[in-house]
Amino acid sequence: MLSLSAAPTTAAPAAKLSRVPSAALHQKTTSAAFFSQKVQLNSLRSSCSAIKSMADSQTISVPKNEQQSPASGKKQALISLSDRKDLAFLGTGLQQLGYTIVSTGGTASALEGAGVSVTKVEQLTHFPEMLDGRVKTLHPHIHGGILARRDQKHHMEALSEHGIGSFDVVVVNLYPFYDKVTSTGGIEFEDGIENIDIGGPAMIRAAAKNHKDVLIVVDNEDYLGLLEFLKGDRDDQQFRRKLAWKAFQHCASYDSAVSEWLWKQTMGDKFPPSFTVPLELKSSLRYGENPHQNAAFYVDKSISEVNAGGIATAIQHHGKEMSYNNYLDADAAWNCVSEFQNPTCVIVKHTNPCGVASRGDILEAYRLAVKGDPVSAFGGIVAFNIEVDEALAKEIREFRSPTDGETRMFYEIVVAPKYTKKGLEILRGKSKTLRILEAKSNEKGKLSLRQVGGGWLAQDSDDLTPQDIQFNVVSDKSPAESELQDAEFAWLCAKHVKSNAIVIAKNNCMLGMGSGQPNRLESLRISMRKAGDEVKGAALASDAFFPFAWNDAVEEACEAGIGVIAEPGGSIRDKDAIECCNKYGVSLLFTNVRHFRH
Ligand SMILES: NC(=O)c1ncn([C@@H]2O[C@H](COP(=O)(O)O)[C@@H](O)[C@H]2O)c1NC=O
Repeated sequence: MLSLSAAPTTAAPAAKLSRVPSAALHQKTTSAAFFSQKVQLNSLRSSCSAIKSMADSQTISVPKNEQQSPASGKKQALISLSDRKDLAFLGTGLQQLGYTIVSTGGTASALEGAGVSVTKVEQLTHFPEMLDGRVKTLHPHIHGGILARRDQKHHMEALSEHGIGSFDVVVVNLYPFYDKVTSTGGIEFEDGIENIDIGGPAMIRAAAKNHKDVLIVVDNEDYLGLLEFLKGDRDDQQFRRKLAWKAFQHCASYDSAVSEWLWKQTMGDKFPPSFTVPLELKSSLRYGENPHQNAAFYVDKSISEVNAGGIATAIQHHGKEMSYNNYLDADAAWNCVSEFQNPTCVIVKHTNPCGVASRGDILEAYRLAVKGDPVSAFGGIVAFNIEVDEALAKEIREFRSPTDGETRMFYEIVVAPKYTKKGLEILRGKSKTLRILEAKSNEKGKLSLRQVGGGWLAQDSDDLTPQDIQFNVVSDKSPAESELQDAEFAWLCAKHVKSNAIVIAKNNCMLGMGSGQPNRLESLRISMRKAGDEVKGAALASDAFFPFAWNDAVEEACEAGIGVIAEPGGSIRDKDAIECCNKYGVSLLFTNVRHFRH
């Protein structure tokens, strides 16, 4: 038998108001005028005796209703939290300000443990928490106290008639649904359902609707701001509205995670008839692509992105704040380098890889990646798929531009999965501005979203690697094993180059690339110019088929001495490409896979 009794009235220790309130709500709020109407609840006081209710096979005795009457002049705060971080700070602060605190089971126990006096919800509702917690606060004694308009006489009379006291402050956060359904190993469907909070959102929405009279807090970062506001002597509707906005946002994100999870459990595919992507402001940016454009960076909070890797969740260890273009470039570099199995360095400029090299010795890979196009690499983003240790950090710090042999290479960003302590220290010493990012791998199988005027395009991320693809020989000549490896390496690089993409590579090193040209021939010429004499015997990858062969890209590549060409095939002039390669003794591989990057 569970016996509930009135909360103790132990004096609470002094609260220290020392934390900083969240940025979103940080403003000078000097006032706290409360408009609780004074309504008589005499009938309540006289009639409420302990009652007994059955719930979940347990008998529960509920003591006399102790809900505050507005007439008592005592203000009430309702607290129901799953995440109890800073609860003691909040509870003691409210208690010191003279609030009566009403709370649900676990929260009430935690408050009592912190020496804060609590009235349990059951003492107001005369019902035990029931149905395994599915029903705790869903009761007119709670919702009436939240939703009543203080400026409506008949609302306050109704409260009085039914013995309901009003709430001035509601502090709620929800069952940790995201964490549960994304926990390692996942959870059973039934457990997922039980982790959907119902009573919490109902209270949050009710309080947010009635924010004119009720302060609603859903984020522990706002506890200090709340207490400061309550200590003030003037009301501030803007402060209240900001809290209400945050509350509705909190519920919207929560609901979208639940609906996305439910869709995945039920339908399994990625393209529901409608969906919401909850975004959270990570930082405001100095400007966008250009200084006249305002910009901000948002992190995807949707269930599929929780614990996800990628640039959005990268830790910045050092350097100037990330800019809009930095995010795009770092993303491109990280996505590209993460695809390679062997120790690899990728250098990106304007979202295109300008240097890529894989080697057993990462120092050598780094030097080769720079040498691939030192002019472009200067001021670029350098990405590694292995830890940056002391030796590598020194090499990054000291390496001089191959263009003049003197100027030390300058970079905007270094991104890697890990850094040794010494490696990090050395990189920090390279320059004050160098941004040092530590990123986790992107998960495969994600939905990729992109905005167009008036809508969004959704597609699977392009997860195919050369290992997933057949490189079919369609020429008379078959490539040597090393040529096939070169073709695969060039293919993987080309996947990360903007279309039209041509990459020339040899011995796990990109020698030249042509990107973003509106015709493939031009991309080919740029890539060949960059590769110079090294084009001879190298592999060439094209992200899409060649529309023409003779007197066009295929023949120019063959004439320059390319050893092997990999392309998707599928042109109505494929025959020309094959005959051309046969004429020049070049191996031609068709992949049947295209890697457009627009
Ligand atoms: N069912 C209800 O009436 C209900 N009322 C509040 N909650 C949630 O219960 C949690 C706190 O519960 P407790 O204090 O018992 O640990 C909060 O996250 C709150 O959002 C509820 N739980 C789920 O719906």
